[in-house]
Amino acid sequence: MNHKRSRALYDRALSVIPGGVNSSVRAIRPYPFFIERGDGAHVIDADGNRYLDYVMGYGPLLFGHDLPEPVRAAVQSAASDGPMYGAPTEVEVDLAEFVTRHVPSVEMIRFVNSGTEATVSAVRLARGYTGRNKIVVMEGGYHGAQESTLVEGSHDAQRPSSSGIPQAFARHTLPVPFNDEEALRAVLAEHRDDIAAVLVEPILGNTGIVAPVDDYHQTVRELCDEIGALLIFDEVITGFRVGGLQCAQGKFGIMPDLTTFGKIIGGGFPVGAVGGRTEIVEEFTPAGEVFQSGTFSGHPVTMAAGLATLQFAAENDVYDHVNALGDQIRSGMRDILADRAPEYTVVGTDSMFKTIFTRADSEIQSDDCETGCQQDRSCTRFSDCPKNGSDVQCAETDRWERLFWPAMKEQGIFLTANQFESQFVSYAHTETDIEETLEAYKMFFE
Ligand SMILES: Cc1ncc(COP(=O)(O)O)c(C=O)c1O
Ligand SMILES: N[C@H](C=O)CCC(=O)O
Repeated sequence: MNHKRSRALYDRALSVIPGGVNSSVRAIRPYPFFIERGDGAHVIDADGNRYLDYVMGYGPLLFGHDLPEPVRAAVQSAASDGPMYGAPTEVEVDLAEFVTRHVPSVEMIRFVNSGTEATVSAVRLARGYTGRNKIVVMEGGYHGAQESTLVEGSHDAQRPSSSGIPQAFARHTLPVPFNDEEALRAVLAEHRDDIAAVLVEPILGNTGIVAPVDDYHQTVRELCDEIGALLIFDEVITGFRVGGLQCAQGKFGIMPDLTTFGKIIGGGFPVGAVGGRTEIVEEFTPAGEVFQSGTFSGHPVTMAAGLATLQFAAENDVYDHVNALGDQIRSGMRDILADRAPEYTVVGTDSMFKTIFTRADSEIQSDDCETGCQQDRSCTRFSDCPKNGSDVQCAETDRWERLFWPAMKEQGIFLTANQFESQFVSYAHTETDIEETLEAYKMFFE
């Protein structure tokens, strides 16, 4: 494939944009290809190369790159009315009503502009509401580029995971392993009077894809209640993807106190949101005392896109389609790996999928499945399911980035270049697209 133009654009970008990209994950080695436009399930780069896309904007693009007609019309109409006003509009209320009607735990919602802003606001709200300082997060979880959660290490040896964050901030963040009830129980007992919230992705979506073991979230819910801490579900990825319009909380039957949203809820435009019980969400200013604000929040074009997207998903076979293709790609990949690379693991659920390049000597290999995880039940090698971030981090990251990703790209398949980021099928993908992808996958492993 020729990448002359992308290469030249990257050289230009490097001198005016740090690292040549506006989000770190896009800095693909040796250089990213620059996208010119989307077309259904495909993207076309600046040199005219066409790729079948499973990155899907890192999650927001439920329909792929062509908006269904009602969504396109809603966006165009909102944009042509004037971009934004700094005053409320009806469509914000419409979208808030839609979300509160469908998502079990959400009675009230505040819209912001990114998933990061949503988790920042949710953490502040939890601290303000409870009058406590500490939050518990999951090792390998990700909640955006925010000070309170860019923390690594264990709960008693935590440190900021980025330069520029004071050690003092990390002191208030307690990471525990996902799916480990005992570890959580111990940390909650030790800090019980100062824990404002447990913040958890219902399915880890940024460190491979790790599903909760049976009843894990139920236990987390009960433990939070015991000490008066809030349970915050970060549904920035899973929201309106896993479990359809009820989100992952509907699928798992859990009522968190707060939920953060992003990605799909804005129909492909910049968005975030914090929803939950009225008595908590009403603590946001101006109704309450927890400051929250934003020039672009509830942006009319985003709100129109989000509402039309969710309405279209409610009225059409969108979730049936993407989930069926998710099953097709996961089971096809499992079949290919079974006799070619049985040490590798296919993970995911609904329309999310990923292959974890687990090492052959990984401790998580075992003959009998004991994880009880809620991974896609068609998994034939259940024993291999990763249970937490550490299980995934022992993957052959280098093999993914240096061999697998470029090989798939050369065959016209655009996957996430990072071993740990989720991949998605969209409403624009077809069974034929999946078959083509599986052929490319098979060629690599052969
Ligand atoms: C679970 C989760 N929370 C929060 C974020 C932050 O969202 P954003 O990138 O829109 O700030 C992301 C992804 O970026 C995410 O995957
Ligand atoms: N891990 C992020 C979201 O899921 C990737 C998107 C980004 O930060 O650019």
